[in-house]
This record gives sequence, structure tokens and C-alpha cells, in this order.
Amino acid sequence: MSSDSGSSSGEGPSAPAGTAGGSQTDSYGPDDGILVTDGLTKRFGGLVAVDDLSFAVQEQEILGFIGPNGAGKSTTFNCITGVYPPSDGTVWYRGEDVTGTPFHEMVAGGMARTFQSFRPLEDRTVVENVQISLVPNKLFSTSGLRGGTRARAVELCERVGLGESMHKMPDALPHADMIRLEMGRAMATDPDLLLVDEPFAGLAGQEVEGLSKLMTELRDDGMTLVVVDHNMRGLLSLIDRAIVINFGSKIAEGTPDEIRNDKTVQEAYLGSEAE
Ligand SMILES: Nc1ncnc2c1ncn2[C@@H]1O[C@H](COP(=O)(O)OP(=O)(O)OP(=O)(O)O)[C@@H](O)[C@H]1O
Repeated sequence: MSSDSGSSSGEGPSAPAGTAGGSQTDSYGPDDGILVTDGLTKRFGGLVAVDDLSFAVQEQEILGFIGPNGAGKSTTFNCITGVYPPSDGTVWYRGEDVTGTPFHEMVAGGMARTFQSFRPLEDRTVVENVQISLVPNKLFSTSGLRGGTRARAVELCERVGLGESMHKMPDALPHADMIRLEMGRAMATDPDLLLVDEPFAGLAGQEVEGLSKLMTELRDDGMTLVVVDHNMRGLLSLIDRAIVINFGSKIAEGTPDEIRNDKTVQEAYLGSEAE
């Protein structure tokens, strides 16, 4: 496994460092990053939603996984996390071939994921919702809701900035805090790689900054984050590096500045969002 971390050093062996405009001919292997795909492809009937996609995520980086609506971002992560079996290609996690592995096994191995649309249990408080994720096999058992798990859930609520709100019911939370709750729930499985799905959708500038600060702190504590979004605003100031896809294929890869200035990316976004 590569020991590279941070900024623009994370391209695979065939992708020259610092080069935006990643090509589909890049070939990756199990040791190129903490999470690696090679030739990942997903077809739905005649539609190729993910098309020969290869990329590597380096340990302790914040990688932006960006693309316009319908580009194939969710499908890529559904293939990685075992929601769909890929039609073709390989996924490695920590050097191990995990292609098609069910997500609960990935979670056991240290991967977690937040969902853009998620539904906390409305009849449980914030801290109880986090606590339940600590004991996934004891969902409705009181035995799992005591002692150590309670203390850990409180700690996690504080960690994600919900220390003041942990005894509220989820429907009393503003949207930004719901995202924090979703982060807390994901962190309850003690991941070292967190896939974050569109965290900034519907958030105001200050909320984006607050959430970015949290993700940066998590990275500084040793976590690797892949942040998926269709909108680059907010994201480019957070991430170390980005991969941009369109029509299921990688169209660019590089630092935020390289991505901002990449003509192909600007065209894919019709100019407006690439600023
Ligand atoms: N289960 C499915 N069956 C058929 N087609 C699908 C399925 N899931 C996704 N698609 C199609 O695959 C393509 C990629 O969709 P996907 O949701 O992965 O894009 P996305 O980049 O996540 O978009 P968004 O930013 O809008 O969430 C789209 O054309 C979509 O309609």
C-alpha cells in the first residue's frame, strides 16, 4: 500500500502527478491506495452508468468525487459498497479484493458511508440514534443500550458538534445538524475510511464551513474521507484532490486549482459551477 497522503500526490502509477485530465487508460493495482478501483463498470441494460473507471484514494486525504447530475457518482459508490455488483472491474480496500463484498463486511473492515437521504429513528433521541449504530445487531434490545455504548455515543455526539443537542429528537434538528447526526451514526462503526454523500446540499455558507471544519478535523485525526458532490462550490476549498467524472468516465483528476482551471471540467459544468 502506498504511504502517500494528502494533496496532489495520490495519482496512480500511470497518472502523472499534478495532471488534471485523468485518462481512462490509467491502470491501478491493489497497493495504489487505501481504496482502489480498476476498470469499474456498471451497466443497467443498455445504459453504461459507470464506464471503465479507475482511481485510487490515498490514506488520510480528503478526496472530492465530483460530477454533474447523473454522472455516475452514486452508482460508483453503490458498486464499491456492495449495493450493486459491478458489471466489470475490481475494487480493492486495504489491498484486498472486495469486489461485490456486502457492505456490512466492508463496515467490519473499517469503511463507513453517509447517505444524503436517511431517516433516523424518530422516536429516539439524537444520542440514542448514534448509540443504536454502535450496536447494529441489537437494534431493539435494551441490553445494547447501556454502559460503554452510552458513553461512546455521547462522545461521538460531542465529536460531531451535537453535544448540546444530543437529547433532542431528530425532528427538532436543523438540516445541518441532521448531517452531523448522520456523520455520528457513520462514525459509530469506528471507520478509517468515510464516504460522505453530498453533505453540503441545502446548507448555507456558514454551515458548509462548519461541516468542512469537522471533516478536516477527522482527517487530521487519521481518517480518510471521500466526499461526493455534484456542486463544486464549498467542496473545492475542503478537499486535497478531486476526481471528476461525467457520463460514468473520469474526465479530470488533480488539485482544486487544477480542477478549477480544467477546460473539460468547465465544459461539463457549462462554466458556472467550476468557479
Ligand atoms: N438502478 C438503476 N437502474 C437504471 N439506471 C440507473 C440506476 N441507478 C442509476 N441509474 C442511471 O445511471 C446514471 C448515473 O446515475 P447516478 O445516480 O449514479 O448519478 P449521480 O452522479 O449520482 O447523480 P446525482 O448527482 O443526480 O445523484 C443515470 O443515468 C441514472 O439514471
